[in-house]
Amino acid sequence: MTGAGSSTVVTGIGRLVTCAGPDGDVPVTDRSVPAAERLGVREDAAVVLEAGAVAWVGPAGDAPAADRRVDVGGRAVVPGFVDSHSHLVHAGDRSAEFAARMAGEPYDGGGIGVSVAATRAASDDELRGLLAERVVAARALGTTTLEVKSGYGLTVEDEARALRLAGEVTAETTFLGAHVVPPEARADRGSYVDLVTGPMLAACAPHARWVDVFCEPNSPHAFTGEESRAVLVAGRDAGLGLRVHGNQLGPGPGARLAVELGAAAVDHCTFLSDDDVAALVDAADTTVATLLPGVEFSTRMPYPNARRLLDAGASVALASDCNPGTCNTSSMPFVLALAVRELRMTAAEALVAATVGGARALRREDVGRVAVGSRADLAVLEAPSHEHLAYRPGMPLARALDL
Ligand SMILES: N=CN[C@@H](CCC(=O)O)C(=O)O
Ligand SMILES: [Zn+2]
Repeated sequence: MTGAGSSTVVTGIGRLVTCAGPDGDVPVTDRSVPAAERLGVREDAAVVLEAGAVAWVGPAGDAPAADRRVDVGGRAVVPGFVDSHSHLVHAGDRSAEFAARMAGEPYDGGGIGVSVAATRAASDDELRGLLAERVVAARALGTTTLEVKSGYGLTVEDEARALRLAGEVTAETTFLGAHVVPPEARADRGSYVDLVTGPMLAACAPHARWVDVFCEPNSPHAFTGEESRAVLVAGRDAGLGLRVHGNQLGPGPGARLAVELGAAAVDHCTFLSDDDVAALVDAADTTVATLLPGVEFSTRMPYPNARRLLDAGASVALASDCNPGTCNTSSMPFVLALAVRELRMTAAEALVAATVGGARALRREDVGRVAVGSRADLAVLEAPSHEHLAYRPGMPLARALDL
C-alpha cells in the first residue's frame, strides 16, 4: 500500500480491466450492457495510486509523474477480487468428512459441530495465526477485500471473540451465531434462538457490520424460515446489515426472506423456484444472489443455475465461501474457473461477479473496480488477459499488488 502522500505509477499494463464505466467513476452494473463491454478494458495502460486510492487511470504514455514506478511488464491487471463470503475464523480439520462425502455421504451441516468444538478449544493466538495465514493465502491469489464471518463459537463469548479477531483483518465482519443449533441446545432450539437474538447479539453487534443466518429447512441443524426471520429482524434492529445463507440444500424460504427484508445478499442460491428468481430480479438493486460454486465442487451437490439468474436480470456475485466443511479454498481464480466451466458464465461475467458483484453484495462502491477514488486494490495476472483465469484453472495467475 502506498504511504500517505507518496504516489506510485503502475505501468506496463498490457491489458487493464477496470470493471468501471467509460468515464471510470461508477461501477458498471447496467445489466442491459453485455458484460464484455462493461469490463472497461484499456490496452497499454497505467494507474497512479496515492494515499491508498486510485488517483489516475489512462494510457501509459500519458501517465503523470509519480514518486515510484512499478512496471508489470505487459501483464494484465484487474480489480482485486472482492470475496463477500468466507468463514475464516475456525480451527480443526474435517478432511475425513470430505472423504466421506466423496464416498457418497451427503452434506447436511452436521459437521459444523466438529469445527465448533475445535474452535472453542483454540486459543486466541491460535485462531489469530490461522486467520492471518488464510488472509495471506487469499491475497496471494488476488483477493483484496474479504468478508469474514463468525459461526464456529456459538456461545456469547466465543462468537464475540471470533468477531474481534475478524475485525483485526477486515471491516466486513459478519455475526453468524445462527450458523447451526449447537449440540447442547438441540433439545430446546427456541432457547438458542433467544440466546442468539438476545445476549449473543448484544455482545457481538459492536464488532459486526452484518448479521447472517443459515436458513435451511433441509438441514435439522440449521434454521427454519421463521427462526431466520427472528434472527435477521433482531440484527437489523441492532443496526446490522443483513446476509442470508439460503436455498443451499433444497428449496426453501431463504431467497424470498432476504428480498423481503432487504438483505444485501442471499448466498448459495442453488435450489431456486421461478418465484425466487423473479423476486431476485425485482430486487436486483437491493439483494445480490451470490453463487459459491466451490461448495458444489466439494459437496457434489448440483451447481446453481447462473445463466437463469443472469439472463433474467438478477444481480449476481461470486465468492469463495472458504470454510472447513463445504469449500476449504479461498482461491477466487478457482471459483472463476468453476463459474465458467460449470455455471456457463463467460469469463467477463465471472470477473464482474467476482469484483463489482462482490462489492455490491457488501454495498461497497470503493472496491471491485479500478477507477479514480476507488481503493488501490489491484490484482496482477501472470497472463495477458482475464480469460486465462478460466483457461488455466488451478494455476497461480493472480496476486494482489502489494506496494
Ligand atoms: N451452510 C452453511 N455454512 C457453510 C458451511 C459451514 C461448514 O460446513 O463448516 C456454507 O456456507 O456452506
Ligand atoms: Zn457460508
